[in-house]
Amino acid sequence: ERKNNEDEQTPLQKCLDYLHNILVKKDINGFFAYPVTDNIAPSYSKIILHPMDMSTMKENIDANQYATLLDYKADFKLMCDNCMTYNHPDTIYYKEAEKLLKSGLKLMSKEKMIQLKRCMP
Ligand SMILES: COc1ccc(C(=O)NC2CCC2)cc1-c1cc(C(C)=O)n2cccnc12
Repeated sequence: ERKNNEDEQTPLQKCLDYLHNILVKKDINGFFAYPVTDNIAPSYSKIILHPMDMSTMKENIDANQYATLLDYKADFKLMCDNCMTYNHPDTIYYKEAEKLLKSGLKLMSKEKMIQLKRCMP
């Protein structure tokens, strides 16, 4: 049967989905799963001018908005940095962001990204 082309993922999208699924699992409390709203975080939209969250990153993957692995990594880092800007170091959110960032940067280290690139046609 005719393949519906827009559903087929590019090799890059497949790689990004692989990384994304690992990172989503690390966010056990779901603090990074959806956009932070002003009602759960007072004045959030005034303090954080470029919000980012995992659901938005997934939409970007599916819409093929990331040209490279590094573009995805930049949004991941933005998400963690926003959290460590808005929340004080002694909060659960800041601590989770630190932990998530550390393991995310290991997962998307230079050498790991080179290896991933190798398995992209
Ligand atoms: C999608 O964002 C969230 C979703 C759920 C929760 C949540 O379950 N919070 C409960 C744990 C103590 C209240 C928190 C958040 C949350 C993320 C964040 C971030 C990422 O800064 N945040 C900051 C202040 C207050 N709440 C939050």
